[in-house]
Amino acid sequence: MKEIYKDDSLTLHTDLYQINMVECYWADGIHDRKAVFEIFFRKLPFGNGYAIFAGLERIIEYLKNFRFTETDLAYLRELGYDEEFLNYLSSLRFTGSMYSVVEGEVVFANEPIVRIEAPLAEAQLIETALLNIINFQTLIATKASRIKQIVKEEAAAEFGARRAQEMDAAIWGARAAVIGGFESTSNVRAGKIFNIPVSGTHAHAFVQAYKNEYDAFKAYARRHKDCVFLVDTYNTLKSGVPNAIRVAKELEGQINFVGIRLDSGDIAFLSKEARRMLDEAGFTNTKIIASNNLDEYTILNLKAQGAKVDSWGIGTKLITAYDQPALGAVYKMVAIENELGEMEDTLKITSNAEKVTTPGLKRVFRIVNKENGKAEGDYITMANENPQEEKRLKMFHPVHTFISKFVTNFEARELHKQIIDEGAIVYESPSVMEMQQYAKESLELLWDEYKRSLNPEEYPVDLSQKCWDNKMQKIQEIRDAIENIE
Ligand SMILES: Nc1ncnc2c1ncn2[C@@H]1O[C@H](COP(=O)(O)OP(=O)(O)OP(=O)(O)O)[C@@H](O)[C@H]1O
Ligand SMILES: O=P(O)(O)OC[C@H]1O[C@H](OP(=O)(O)OP(=O)(O)O)[C@H](O)[C@@H]1O
Ligand SMILES: O=C(O)c1cccnc1
Repeated sequence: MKEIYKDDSLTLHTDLYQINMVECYWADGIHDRKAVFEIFFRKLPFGNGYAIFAGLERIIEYLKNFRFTETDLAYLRELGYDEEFLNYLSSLRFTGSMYSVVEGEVVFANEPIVRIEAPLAEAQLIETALLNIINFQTLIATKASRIKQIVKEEAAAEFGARRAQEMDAAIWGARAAVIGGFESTSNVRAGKIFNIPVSGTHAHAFVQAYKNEYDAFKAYARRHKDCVFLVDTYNTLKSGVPNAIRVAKELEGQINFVGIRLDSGDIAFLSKEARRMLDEAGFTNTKIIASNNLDEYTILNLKAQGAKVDSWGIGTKLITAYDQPALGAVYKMVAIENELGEMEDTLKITSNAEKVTTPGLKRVFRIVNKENGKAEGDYITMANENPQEEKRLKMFHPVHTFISKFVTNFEARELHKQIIDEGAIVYESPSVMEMQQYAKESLELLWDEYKRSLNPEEYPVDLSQKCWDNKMQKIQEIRDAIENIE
């Protein structure tokens, strides 16, 4: 590895093709044309009924610091880009505008979650970093929320630092887990950076270091008032739990016997037996914490077996999004300024109807039924529409248009906030714990049918009539143009 440069920046955290495209835009003098891009994903991850958006705070930092540094430019020079182009890049800053849903927001497939309006070159260069950030953080926040739906009020701690795809993923994944509802992380640096709660017990190595559990637990208790003892190093029921009880009894009044942790074996059986032993010894408030390759499926199964677990430590399967390692959010151009200075809507056609992008500058509203306080669906409009003005809102499926309903007594809540206004940041991120609270409240708007982990109902994400007509018209225009060529 070369040295880490003093002026290292994230601006080269992009794909080479972005720079190559920008070189052409610049050479052809179209680099400053206004372009509009949207970020959305096509399929919800994990078979879940919703996703929890995360990543905005890091995106704001990235765009705030967007500039090619001396060593960035020197490297591009090495790659063969010419001086004039490098000179142009050297003065580039992010001067565009950004609209986004906020972190912790409940989001769905096929709705714009972020919109960038910026000079074409800038909008192009930032794609990779934006998707990289959102794809990972939203995925982990969603997985965490999914696990939290199963553990409910029981505490969930994020234990994944050692298994994450490297350090960045551990740090930002810990933050995303907390946004998704986890009470704490074991990752101390994440605690420091994001001001989120940290928690921890001790490892098997600790017991091995003192050779026996009794001495290990005593040693731990000498330095810590709140004690959770790991009881499965040798034999959970014959040695671990009895030793924990013995130490707790000897130190009664001096320590808080907060819990024991089970990390192997049959967690259902062991937790029931351990619960009985703790209760018989009078430690009815001592909690049982479980860990070992857990995820929402195993936890649900353990609960069905009557496991007596009070809180859960979850690492690998959360932090690596084990069962679906990528979200697949994309960044698509929806409008571009033409040579006359007018904005033109654009789209990308494919043979798959669901994959055709929706052109134009759009707004997204959550339609909330005022009678029951529940969301009827999300409603995507053109920028100049306001669904709140309608008395009777027609919501129809964007592909199977015969599926439709009318909504009357509703509130149309706009989901996008302006984050950046022509380069100036106009939004202040709340704390991570506030994001967690926001996610909880956003989820309360959803009927339980959308939140169940298995085969959830499909939440409606609909287009307004104008939006739909505009899309059909653009598709027709492109078809006509192609036919004219032939
Ligand atoms: N009662 C149970 N029902 C279903 N799955 C369980 C139950 N108890 C534990 N598990 C899960 O089964 C998996 C295997 O656990 P087990 O302790 O047998 O293997 P292990 O991980 O190889 O153990 P060790 O950590 O000692 O090497 C883990 O993911 C664990 O969470
Ligand atoms: O199982 P996960 O969901 O990934 O959670 C993290 C795991 O990390 C630790 O195990 P490890 O074997 O690494 O260390 P230990 O010796 O402390 O048990 C801990 O005991 C958990 O089992
Ligand atoms: O604190 C713990 O018990 C812990 C932390 C990280 C990984 N496994 C366990």
